[in-house]
Amino acid sequence: MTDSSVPATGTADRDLRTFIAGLPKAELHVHHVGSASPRIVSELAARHPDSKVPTDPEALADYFTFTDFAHFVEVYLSVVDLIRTPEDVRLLTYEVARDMARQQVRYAELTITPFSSTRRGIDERAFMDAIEDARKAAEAEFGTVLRWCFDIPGEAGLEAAEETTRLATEDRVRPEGLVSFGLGGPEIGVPRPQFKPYFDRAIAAGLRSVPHAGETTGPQTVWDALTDLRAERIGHGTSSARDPELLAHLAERRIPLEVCPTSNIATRAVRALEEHPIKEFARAGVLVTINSDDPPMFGTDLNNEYAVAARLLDLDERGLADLARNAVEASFLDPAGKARISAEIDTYTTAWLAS
Ligand SMILES: Nc1ncnc2c1ncn2[C@@H]1O[C@H](CCC(=O)c2cccc(C(=O)O)c2)[C@@H](O)[C@H]1O
Ligand SMILES: [Zn+2]
Repeated sequence: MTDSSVPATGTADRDLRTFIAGLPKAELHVHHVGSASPRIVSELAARHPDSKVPTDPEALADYFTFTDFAHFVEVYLSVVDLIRTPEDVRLLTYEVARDMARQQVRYAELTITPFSSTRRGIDERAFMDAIEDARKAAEAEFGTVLRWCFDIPGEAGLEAAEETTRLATEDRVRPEGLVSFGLGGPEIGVPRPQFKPYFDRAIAAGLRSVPHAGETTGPQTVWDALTDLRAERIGHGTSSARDPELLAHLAERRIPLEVCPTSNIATRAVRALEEHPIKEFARAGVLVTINSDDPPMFGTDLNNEYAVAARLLDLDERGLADLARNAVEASFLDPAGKARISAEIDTYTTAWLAS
């Protein structure tokens, strides 16, 4: 990971980073393929040497420099192409959990795009077995609890929407760890309302609605996600800041935003960190959660995103612990699981402040 986005400002900054590194955390917005670290990419590329994805870390950093959102999706899909067998799926999932555990991530809702794998010929049952096997092994070995969000790659159209909905709702295939249903990819030219029937089916099957919206288009997309897709949380929601009525609505209904600051800079959704609307969200009383989106692709990790948030929101340890608690509250964990992680956050913070 590089820390280029947050300049080191001496002892206080280092102390805060040490505090963050040990803080128990939950992550709600992080993509499966987008979490493949250089170590994992190298291992997959070694299995499939015909791939155009570089394996050398320096070349990879260049490769992961994006001109705009469309370029990001193009590069993202070249990494998707490295995942060709159920064993690749298992390796990726298990190793991603290992990287999370190292950052004291206790719980993560990982966004998976099963359509990308099934349409490349991976058998659907083998795919589900691979992620479930990795989930159980990761929980037993690292203590990190994983849950799944299956997302529709919006740009791939209604065929992808149908396939994703089927995989998420059919009793025969749907995995035990699945809790939510999402919509990702570009927003321009991909209006949210067309996905209403698919979200209706997923919600009827007990899944929670968590579409991306307002990442690369305006606040109307967030309204559409709330109205048509019955969103319970919003992925990014960055452009909500342009609509005070929308901010008030999100705050009043306690609809959390999954904020991913460094991602928004990397995909050019926001020009500079200083211009990120996270401050407006907090000021309006919106429940803000901090997330990493596609961490290695954006040269970040969840700990760095907390450090960025601390700088932008001028937070101390107590403020950071509040952010960590927000994520637990906004998660789809059961009440006992939420209470357990919140208590861990409290114990850790109290001990840190007393030391
Ligand atoms: N910041 C992000 N904002 C939005 N999405 C993000 C972000 N990061 C990662 N994603 C992921 O990118 C996928 C896009 C994949 C996609 O569009 C596509 C299109 C056509 C064909 C296929 C295929 O596989 O055949 C795939 C989304 O589903 C989502 O999971
Ligand atoms: Zn995302």
